[in-house]
Amino acid sequence: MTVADPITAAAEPRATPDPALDARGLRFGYQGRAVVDGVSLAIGKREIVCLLGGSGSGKSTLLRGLAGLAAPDGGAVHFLGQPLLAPHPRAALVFQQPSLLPWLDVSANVGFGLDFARQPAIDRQARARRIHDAIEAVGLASHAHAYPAQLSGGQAQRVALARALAREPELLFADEPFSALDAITRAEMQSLLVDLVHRWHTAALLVTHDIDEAILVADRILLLAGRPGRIAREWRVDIPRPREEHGDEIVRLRLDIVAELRAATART
Ligand SMILES: Nc1ncnc2c1ncn2[C@@H]1O[C@H](COP(=O)(O)OP(=O)(O)OP(=O)(O)O)[C@@H](O)[C@H]1O
Repeated sequence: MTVADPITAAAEPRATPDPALDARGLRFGYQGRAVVDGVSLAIGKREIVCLLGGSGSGKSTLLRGLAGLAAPDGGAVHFLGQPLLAPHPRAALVFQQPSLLPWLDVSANVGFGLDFARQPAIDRQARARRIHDAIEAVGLASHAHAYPAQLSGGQAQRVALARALAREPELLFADEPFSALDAITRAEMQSLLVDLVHRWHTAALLVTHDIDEAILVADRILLLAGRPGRIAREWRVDIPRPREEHGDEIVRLRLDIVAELRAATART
């Protein structure tokens, strides 16, 4: 019997049928200088994609563009089959800083995510249920009435995740959401993120410069490299979870990514 390799690499992106997000030929930059150029990628429904790259490779610029926060200088983004011209109500964002409103308690901060522009109207009962479920899922039921100043960094980031989930997003964008946390909290949050994405049946695009984080979390890793940045390589990661138990495969993938990062850096 032949066993499928849990890691497959490709230089060219493969087709993603019925994607949540589909981007073609994207160019983004500042003051006429392209930061990323010729970027095409798709994110499948319920797929976790990690966008990995060195500092300054354009990860945040690309994520902001894919989320509709900036218009591309070239190319186009389609979200759920429609052209994306502004942030979509079925997408949610989490950043490195949780950005909670200090005068609102946890419950109200999570509910605040339902008041964003163009969010579909929901009745009071559905709203209360969504807030309750999201807070419970991130393990903060006993802190629902605490204020941000009373929370640890990890707890505050859990609230930011709950705020995103309460919107029942089709796609969760996360830009280095755990990089300000200590190693133990960070590991907990990585597992929590995978668990929540699976329970909420959402897709996720996680930006990170941390190779190990990408390997532990992603169904697929995209490497952004070059000047201007482009998708230099992708890896499909079918290592069973919890992945910490599959050390050999993790080490092999890590070595492959490091080699590709070095090669990409040498080319620029
Ligand atoms: N508002 C801006 N105006 C001008 N240049 C910018 C702006 N934001 C980012 N840049 C530049 O664009 C390039 C890519 O930045 P970006 O933040 O997208 O990279 P990154 O891969 O997310 O980096 P990091 O991992 O360090 O956060 C950098 O050279 C940066 O200096």
